[in-house]
Amino acid sequence: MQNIRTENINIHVIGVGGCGGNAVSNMASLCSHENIRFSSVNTDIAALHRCTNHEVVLIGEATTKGYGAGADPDVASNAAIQSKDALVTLIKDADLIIIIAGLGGGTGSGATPILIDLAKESDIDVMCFVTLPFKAEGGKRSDIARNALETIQSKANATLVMSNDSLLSALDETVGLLSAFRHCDTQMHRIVEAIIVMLTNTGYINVDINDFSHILSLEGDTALGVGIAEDDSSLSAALKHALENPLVDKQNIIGAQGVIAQLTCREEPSLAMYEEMLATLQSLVDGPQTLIITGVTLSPELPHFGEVLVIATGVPSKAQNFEQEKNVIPMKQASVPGSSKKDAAYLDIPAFVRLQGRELS
Ligand SMILES: Nc1nc2c(ncn2[C@@H]2O[C@H](COP(=O)(O)OP(=O)(O)OP(=O)(O)O)[C@@H](O)[C@H]2O)c(=O)[nH]1
Repeated sequence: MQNIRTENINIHVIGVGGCGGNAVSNMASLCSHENIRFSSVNTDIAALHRCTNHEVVLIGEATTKGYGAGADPDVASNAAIQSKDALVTLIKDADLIIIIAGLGGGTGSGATPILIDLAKESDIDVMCFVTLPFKAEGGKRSDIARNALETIQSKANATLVMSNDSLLSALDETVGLLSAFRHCDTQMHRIVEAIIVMLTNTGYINVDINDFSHILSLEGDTALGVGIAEDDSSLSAALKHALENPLVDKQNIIGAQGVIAQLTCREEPSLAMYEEMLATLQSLVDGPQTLIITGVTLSPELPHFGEVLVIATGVPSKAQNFEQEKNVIPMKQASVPGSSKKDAAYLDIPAFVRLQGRELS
């Protein structure tokens, strides 16, 4: 494994298709960290014109003429292959690629697997954050999404699946569609941001890119999320809440081969509560052989006591349940970041700004 110094890590967040481009535009508007690069890849030139705060790559222009993939993943897949050189150039300096895509249409579903292949050929780790379409969008889109998800999960190092239908359960019925999408984008952003902060700041107990890369190399399903602790005594609850995002299928980490638990705290946690959190993690994993890597970073500006980022990999595969018999937790019960007004206001400040230079080393 390569040794990379923290300040030299290049993290590249790439939106693929319309949903990916929207999400990346939102993320780029909040991010001021110099090591993070944002891009969007699309077959649709009009959608790329809306991505005004990051770089864009139009793929398959010779065949699609910039008019999109017409909800056909094969067209998008061919477009990505046609534009292989541009994509290879786009990703060549990255140490970690985070792909954001909405599944069910053409470009996100068809071009994402090709982009992952190109990254793997260059030995770059890839995490994917994908959304599943609303049931109301129809069976055809659901089938496209199911096929794409299967392929993406088999290729990427880690995949987080968010369901647009869960937005209906998690949010007020009267919320507008764009606000709901924005909420989903925000949830993805929280996790992406926590990962970036973990990898680019030197913590008191540090998780570095090599630890992260090792955890990502483990075969199997992935579970990940961020939970908030209001005080020292709720670190264990925050760890559990990290795996209870209302937009994600219930995440089980029993038998995971590797877990990263990154704790960012306003002040020093008590040893007893820290140990209790680790014991909770052990009980959730239920596997004595699991490799557990923990990180602790102090950030005096946090409005709440702490945030816990959990990334579990090598989780024994479960069949993806497309009927979404989900254990949906109403938003107000789950302490996920941004679920209270105080959190939301605070979290509007990017973590990079909140945390920069605040850690003990
Ligand atoms: N959460 C969220 N989902 C979105 C957003 N935009 C679209 N979607 C979902 O993502 C799916 C795919 O839509 P797009 O990303 O626009 O499609 P595409 O991959 O660009 O495909 P083509 O337009 O056919 O090339 C849709 O069926 C929606 O369910 C968004 O901004 N946020």
